[in-house]
Amino acid sequence: MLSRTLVALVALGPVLYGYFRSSCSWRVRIAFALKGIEYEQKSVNLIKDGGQQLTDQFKAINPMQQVPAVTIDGITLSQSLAIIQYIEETRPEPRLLPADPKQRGQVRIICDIIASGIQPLQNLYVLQKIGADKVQWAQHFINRGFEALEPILKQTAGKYCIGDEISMADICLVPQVYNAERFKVDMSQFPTIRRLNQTLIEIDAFKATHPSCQPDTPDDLQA
Ligand SMILES: N[C@@H](CCC(=O)N[C@@H](CS)C(=O)NCC(=O)O)C(=O)O
Repeated sequence: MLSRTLVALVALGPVLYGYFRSSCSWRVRIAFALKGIEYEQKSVNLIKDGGQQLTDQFKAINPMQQVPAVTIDGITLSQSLAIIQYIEETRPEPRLLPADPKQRGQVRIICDIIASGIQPLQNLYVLQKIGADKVQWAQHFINRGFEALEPILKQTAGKYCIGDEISMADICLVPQVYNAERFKVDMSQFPTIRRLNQTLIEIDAFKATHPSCQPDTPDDLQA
């Protein structure tokens, strides 16, 4: 019986619990798109009704009360990088981590700076605690992170963040630049980041998954 339920769940295909504007959800959308994986989107509106991520129903899916979460192959995953690495390990083509261990290391540095050193500091629940100074706060920490990323990327970048192959680093970079632009960070200080973002944003997998054109994007924010 259990195995029949599992087979049914696997047959359903992946479901992404996300929010159009969430940069971490966008990372997962890009990974699915790059790998050509079909999935269903279920919106968890972070603002409406005091935040749908805070409901008991969603807490059962992700106890951290954050998006994204993904049900896939009969399991539920949270944490965008864990989700992307699971997809990478189970659906390896096209690869999102370079074959060369040194380049893999570089990819992970970029991902970690963004996912641990920048994004958590401008998360909604952090900004709600900061209150009136939230824009300056977010600008400060994005600038601080980008000041570290710029010289690293200057060394590692080719066409994309690490050489000429799209990787998880690119998947993390573009949504973070989107957030920076929302908080009006002066991107002219970061020419390498800006150049990479401009190149990547023209690629279909990044374009089609942009926050401005998701099923839950409000009409006034649609591209
Ligand atoms: N480390 C997590 C972070 C997830 C995260 O911060 N999600 C944000 C949206 S990008 C969220 O759900 N925030 C809800 C809140 O602040 O209440 C990941 O990579 O998935």
